[in-house]
Amino acid sequence: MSYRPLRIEDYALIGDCSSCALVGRNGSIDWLCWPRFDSPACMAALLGDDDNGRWQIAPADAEATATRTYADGGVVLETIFTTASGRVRLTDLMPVDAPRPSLIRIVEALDGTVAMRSELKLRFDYGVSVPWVSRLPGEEHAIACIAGPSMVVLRATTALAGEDMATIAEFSVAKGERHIFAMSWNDSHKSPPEPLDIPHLLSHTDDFWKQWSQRCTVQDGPYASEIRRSLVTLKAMTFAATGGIVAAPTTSLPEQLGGPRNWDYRYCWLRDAAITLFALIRGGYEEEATAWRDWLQRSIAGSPDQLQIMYGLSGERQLVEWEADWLAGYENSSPVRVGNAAAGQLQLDVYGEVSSALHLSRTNGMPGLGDGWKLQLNLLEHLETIWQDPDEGMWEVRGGRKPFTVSKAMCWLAFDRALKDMDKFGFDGPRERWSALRDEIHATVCREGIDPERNCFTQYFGGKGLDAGLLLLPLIGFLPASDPRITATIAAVETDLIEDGFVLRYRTDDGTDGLPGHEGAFLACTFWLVEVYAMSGRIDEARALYERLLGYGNDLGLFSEEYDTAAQRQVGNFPQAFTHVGLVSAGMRLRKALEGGSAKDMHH
Ligand SMILES: OC[C@H]1O[C@H](O[C@H]2O[C@H](CO)[C@@H](O)[C@H](O)[C@H]2O)[C@H](O)[C@@H](O)[C@@H]1O
Repeated sequence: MSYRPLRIEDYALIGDCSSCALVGRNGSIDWLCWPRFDSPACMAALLGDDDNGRWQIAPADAEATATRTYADGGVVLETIFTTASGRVRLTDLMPVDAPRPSLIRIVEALDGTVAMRSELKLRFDYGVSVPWVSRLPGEEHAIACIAGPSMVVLRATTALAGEDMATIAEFSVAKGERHIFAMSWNDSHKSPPEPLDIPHLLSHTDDFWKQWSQRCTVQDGPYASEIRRSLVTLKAMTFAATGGIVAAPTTSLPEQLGGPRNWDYRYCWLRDAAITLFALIRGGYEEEATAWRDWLQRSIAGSPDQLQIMYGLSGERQLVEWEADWLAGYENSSPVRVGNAAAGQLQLDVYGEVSSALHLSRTNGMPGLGDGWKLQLNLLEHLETIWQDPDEGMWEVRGGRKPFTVSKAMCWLAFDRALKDMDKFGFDGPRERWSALRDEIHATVCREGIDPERNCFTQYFGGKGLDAGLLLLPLIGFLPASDPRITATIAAVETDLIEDGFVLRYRTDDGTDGLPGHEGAFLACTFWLVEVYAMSGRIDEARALYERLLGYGNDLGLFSEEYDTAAQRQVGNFPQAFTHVGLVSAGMRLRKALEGGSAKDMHH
């Protein structure tokens, strides 16, 4: 029977801050892109079957059961398999600071003797190119797999054999014994990488994650371990070389099982990354926040009318969307997309998020902003000329531009934070003009973006529908949570957008997003509701909702983008930064409220 990928929540993330892999609870790596997050996958069974590449190490006994944990504070995964004959620990990691991108898998018996099987199928170019496999001369149990520009070398402490276009190892481990598999990537025109110094890489990787996690400002108290796990996950989605942060390390995990709402998230969205900056700063990670801020400045540098809403990991601008039609898609959810056409959209909210992120970095005294103000000045001068234009909005609709209310409120945010920085840091700029414009935008939103019957804000000017993005209005300080228009908006979101206790970002049935089918509930928006409750003094409701939401993470505390309440499954790309940032922000706000502090002074 052909291999079927697991439920999304049955995967774990391992990574080295350059790329990552998804490991199933069956010991199968079903997703791996090398050498970068956005490189073509060489294991893509996640979006197809085992002919699209995967690497499973597991007991030969099909009845084996598995439990798994991360080693303290990091993304080194330990899966314990229990079989009738004994217990085995599989440790999976991508070592940090290795000489080449690498993957290490260690099999150790804890009890008894267990028969194991390793089955490797590398399929380069997103699961399609079968490599040429040869033995490495002069080495025992070592192979090189080459396809086009890529080479992957595997070294093992046990025999490797070719069988049906796969590389197989069958071995037994008895208590106290272990076997090691080490795989590294290189350009195919170079020499095969040297064997890894495994003891050094193991202890270095362990120290790296331990130290990183110990730097977190949140060590004890309510939700500390969940918040730290989310921050570690965000760190694992950071491309260390440039400071860019991917929205998620996967492409095309569907927002509706079997549907076409499948997108490539292996890029850096200004929106997602800006909110990640808040989480990193609050978590005490100034170094990462500074690296991200510097990435931002380099990426958006240039002509202000060429600002994109997203870039590649190094600031690349061409993210052309295409379909990998040889992949059937996760549970037949097709198409599988690579690249993202949203890169060419107009989404006015990003001006607010960028301005707000720069404001936060300044007020936190982050070093080295250089030309930051000049750049911001240019961007906002451009925004003056376009803020009234319809746009695709923060949800990146593909059904045509509209005057989205959240987009306009975020334009208010852009000028508001810039004006605050002019006051605080003495920057030069058109203070009076921007001050008048800030008021004009505010008044326009409050006039055009309100449903006069319900007195609540609407999805777009003149519309009647709701948008969960409106929950951000009190969070950015556009109006206080106690304002009747905000309380009416919260009530309207509760009535119109809550389904089975989760928040939908909007209703998909009116054609606004231009896409067929439906989608799951949006987890980040549900975390925003927690924040809004906490801000409104509805602490018990905030707490109950937050704790319920935590229960929907997988056994390792990982969340995808959305939750399908009917199927009771995570859906969408995984793990998703947006959701994990929501978890961190809501958790921190709630902690503050529970400590008796004000939950109101944590404006984004
Ligand atoms: O649902 C349609 C859109 O979905 C993606 O965008 C979503 O993810 C982004 C990254 O996390 C997030 O910034 C955005 O707010 C979300 O709507 C997809 O990338 C788009 O191409 C697609 O149109």
